[in-house]
Amino acid sequence: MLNMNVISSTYRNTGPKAFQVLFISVSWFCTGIHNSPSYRSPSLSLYFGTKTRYEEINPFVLDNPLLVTRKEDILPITCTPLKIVSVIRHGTRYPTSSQIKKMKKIHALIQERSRSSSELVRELQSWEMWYDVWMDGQLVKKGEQDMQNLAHRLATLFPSLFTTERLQKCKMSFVTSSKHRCVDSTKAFIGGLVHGYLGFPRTPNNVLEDIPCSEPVVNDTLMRFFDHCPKFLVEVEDNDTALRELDNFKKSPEMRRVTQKVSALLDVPEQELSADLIQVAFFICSFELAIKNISDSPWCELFDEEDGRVLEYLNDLKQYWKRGYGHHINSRSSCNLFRHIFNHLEEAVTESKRSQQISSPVVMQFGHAETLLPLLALLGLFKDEKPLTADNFSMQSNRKFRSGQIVPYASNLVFVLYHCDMAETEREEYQVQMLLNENIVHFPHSQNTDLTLNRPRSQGY
Ligand SMILES: O=P(O)(O)O[C@H]1[C@H](OP(=O)(O)O)[C@@H](OP(=O)(O)O)[C@H](O)[C@@H](O)[C@H]1OP(=O)(O)O
Repeated sequence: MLNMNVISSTYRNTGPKAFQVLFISVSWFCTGIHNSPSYRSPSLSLYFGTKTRYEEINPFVLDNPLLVTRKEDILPITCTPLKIVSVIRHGTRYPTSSQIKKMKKIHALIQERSRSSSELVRELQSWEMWYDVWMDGQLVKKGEQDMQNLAHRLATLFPSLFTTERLQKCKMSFVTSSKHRCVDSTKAFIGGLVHGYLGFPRTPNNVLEDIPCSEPVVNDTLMRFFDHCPKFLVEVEDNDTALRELDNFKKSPEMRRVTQKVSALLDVPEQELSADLIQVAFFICSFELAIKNISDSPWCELFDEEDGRVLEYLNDLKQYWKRGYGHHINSRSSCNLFRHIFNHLEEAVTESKRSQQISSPVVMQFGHAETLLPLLALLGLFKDEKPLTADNFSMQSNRKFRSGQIVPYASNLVFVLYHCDMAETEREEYQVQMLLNENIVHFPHSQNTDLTLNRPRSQGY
């Protein structure tokens, strides 16, 4: 029996069977920007929130997207990986249609209402509005590359799991949200594994029909659990007051200062520049960088780093209250996914103890930032002492909950179950490692590496 002791109450009501697992606890790697010598982040790109490129938190990817650089940090040499279970956000995408409509509005406003003859305004007015509503959040080419490269790196990190034999014997499972960006991300990930890492020749139309079980399986109950949780829908999604802090921050002195600066730069009346239009101008800067690698878009010229920090907080308030610690039900709604992950791990321990083949050693699941953030909150990760509110921006400059550092495009939460032959105690025979964005994390509630669950079966939540 795989038992996991979790000290925190976070898990009390999650309902998974008792687990006893020793988590290899390695102190949290700084998720700040690694000082890769060849990379200087464009000044605003640290503040793009959930529109952040994966490269901002792992700049080594810019140097060589296929290079696994921290193998020695990640793998305990005396233990053998038995199973990997992952939750992966889709790769880089187009703006959603709702954002594109706002983009068109701010661009038209500048073209029609700006009274300035500055070089910047002329550049913005002549800038081609190339986004269109049909794009609606679809995966872009860069997003496919994000997934292909991630597949290659994870397979390189765990070569004994990602083998040709296991692929051909249907020992790998690929589950996805029904959203096209997730389905396409899954297919790109499989392609990166099959053609990139394992070296299968590409078929003329580049489909995977000759690879058994390589078709993504759509499961929204797991990957879009928030759509299937009545309590979440009532208390958050359909509750106009649920994002009150976000709404209040849009009217805050901090946002007012940003609006005044943009109004002066554009020479457009301040009252015509809503917080949403200011935010979408900032998002255009982010999408031009993420999708086209343009780091000097005129849209970025509208903002400085102080503005970036304010606009990052605006996005983080949305994620905190809609997907994170803001409302209890946010994390609770991910319990089924949490239980699904640990049932997979427990199944593998049971199979291993019976000297059976591990039935599904590779489980890759593709979702959204809103799939990952509630799950990370359930795990107690990135929790600040004080909630993020409209009136405490100045106190939260060093907060842990920074969505761009946690769930950028292609972000990935990976659980790896190991069997440790040299274990001195039964507790150490089976160990689980948790990685976020290819860095090891430890459970914040555990003061040590041992976790034993001492509670009756689930009381439900
Ligand atoms: O502000 P937009 O429309 O971009 O918000 C999107 C979500 O994007 P995010 O806020 O995460 O940057 C999108 O999440 P993603 O992980 O799929 O990119 C989500 O699926 C989409 O529904 C929009 O979220 P919302 O909560 O419905 O505004």
